[in-house]
Amino acid sequence: MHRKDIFMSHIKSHAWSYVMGFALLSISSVLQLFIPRLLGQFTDQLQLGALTYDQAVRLAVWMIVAGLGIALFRSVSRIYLFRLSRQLETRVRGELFTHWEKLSAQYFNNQRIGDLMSHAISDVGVIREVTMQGYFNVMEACFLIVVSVIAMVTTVNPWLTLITMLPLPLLSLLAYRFNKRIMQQSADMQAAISDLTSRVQEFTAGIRVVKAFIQEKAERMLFTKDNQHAVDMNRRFVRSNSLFGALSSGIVGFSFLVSVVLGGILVLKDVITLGEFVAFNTYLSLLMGPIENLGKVVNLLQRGKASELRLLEIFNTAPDIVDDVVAKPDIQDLTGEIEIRNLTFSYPEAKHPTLRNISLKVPKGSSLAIVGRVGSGKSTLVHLLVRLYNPPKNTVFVDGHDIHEIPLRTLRGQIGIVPQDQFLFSSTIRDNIGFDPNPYSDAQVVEAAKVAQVYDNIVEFPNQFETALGERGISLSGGQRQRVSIARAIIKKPSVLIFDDSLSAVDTITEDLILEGLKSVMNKRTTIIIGHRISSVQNADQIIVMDEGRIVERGTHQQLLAKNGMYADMHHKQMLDQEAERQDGQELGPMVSRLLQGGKAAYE
Ligand SMILES: Nc1ncnc2c1ncn2[C@@H]1O[C@H](COP(=O)(O)OP(=O)(O)OP(=O)(O)O)[C@@H](O)[C@H]1O
Repeated sequence: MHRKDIFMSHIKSHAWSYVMGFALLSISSVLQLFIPRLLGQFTDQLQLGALTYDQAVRLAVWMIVAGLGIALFRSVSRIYLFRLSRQLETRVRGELFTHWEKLSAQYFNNQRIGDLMSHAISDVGVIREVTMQGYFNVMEACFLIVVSVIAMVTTVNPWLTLITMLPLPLLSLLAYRFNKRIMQQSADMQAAISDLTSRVQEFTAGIRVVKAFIQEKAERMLFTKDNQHAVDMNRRFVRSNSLFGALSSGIVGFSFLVSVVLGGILVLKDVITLGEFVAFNTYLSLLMGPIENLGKVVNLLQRGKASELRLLEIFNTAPDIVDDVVAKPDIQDLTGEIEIRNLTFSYPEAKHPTLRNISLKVPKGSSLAIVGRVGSGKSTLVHLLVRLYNPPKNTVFVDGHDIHEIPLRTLRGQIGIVPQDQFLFSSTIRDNIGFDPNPYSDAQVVEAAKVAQVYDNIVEFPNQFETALGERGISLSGGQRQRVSIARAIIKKPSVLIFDDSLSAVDTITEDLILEGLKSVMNKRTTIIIGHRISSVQNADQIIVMDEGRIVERGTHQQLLAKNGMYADMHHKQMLDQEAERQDGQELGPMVSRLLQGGKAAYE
């Protein structure tokens, strides 16, 4: 659904609450009029020398009552209206997160983390400020201007009021002149903060690379540049705001000057009394704050408009991977038979297809291994199986259903993937393994960890499964992270389990143990393994070799060796490497023992 606004729909859905809040505010505004009136009466009585003790006490009591009434109604209306703003802030931030959850991986590929954080924190914060300070100040200023002007015209002098108010429309002109400049500067400031956030995020995520490549100084320089830019943008914005504030105060001050000079003349000419002069100036001073605030609010409303537009752009980004119209909700179980027919796929912004004319059958319960050069399309192929990207219709089938007919929840619930990037959340190991809508028992978590060969490592940590991981699972080694990711996929006992190069960080002995353990778990389930090591893939029922998006060879390990093609070549090279390593080990062995002997002798 296309969303047109954020503010108006909020006001409409809370119309009565706003009416109530503003009614309370208007009572406080009306009460404010009593103060100038009482002051006027006090002055007149004083000037006439007719002020009695009782009168003075009575006026003072009324002033206290009016003051208390103003404070009470103003505070209650503030609390009432500000509560609505907090509700809006929580709702918009929640909706934003929910909407992001619906958007595809491709959307996030094109976004910077700093921008996303700035939308969630700053833009939503500005929306709150508009409905909080913005609406409150506008309404208060409007009420006060109307009631004060009526009081000034009716109880003091219409001409004095008119002439004193004449400079005030200049405020609107000023706000109009500053409008564009402040909008642009607000956007620039927001962009600079996004850059800075992205820089910090990237630095912290890449801290090991930064240190390993001694890039601290270069990173510091980049950070300083972004930091300075953010400060400059902020300074520019504050400067414009201050200039606007100073000019609007100047206009308001000019009104005061007119009132004092002209009012003084009218008092001297006996057109108005001294009490009326005092009352008039007190009315005017009541207006000053709200009118000045009005100027600031104009800027806030402009920033609010800019934030609203940015948020609407996100809300109106349609999720491109959703349950298809042809999805059949009754498909709830998959057995894991996969077929791919003439699949050609291009990424949205790519010039050439990444996969070309792929056809493949993976019978239920069998295993498929995919090997091939880097960038040949292996990950892309498996990502299409869980619709991280959308394959064309009638190309990918699971259990005979076009993948578009399978509800996303069923598809992703029954196809487990251990992605290449083993992202772990900054929670406990247990929560990372049991990361699924279904709750898992401790025994299931332990079993998954055992199959993934990470159990022994986990029980060595003081807090075992309750060990808290730093962001990105920093407290674990690469191999341990990989095995926790494997346990996370295994625990689901999915119909299809995909390992996207997920055994690269474990040694060959652990790899054998994992594959052996999987046999019992994956009994009658389909397994897809992407690997670079022949040892990971050689026992698969079917192996495909990919190159430049095509399947160039297929068969079993023996059949592919017999073909003497790319696979055999890969196998040959890996055998040579292993042999070289073994020989190095054999040659190094005696050398190491000689060194040790020498060391021992020297020590003795
Ligand atoms: N989101 C994307 N948008 C555009 N192009 C992409 C995207 N993801 C991958 N590619 C491109 O698609 C091609 C295949 O990438 P893919 O990750 O599938 O290769 P791979 O065979 O799994 O490589 P590796 O062995 O390095 O993991 C590459 O040229 C890559 O640059």
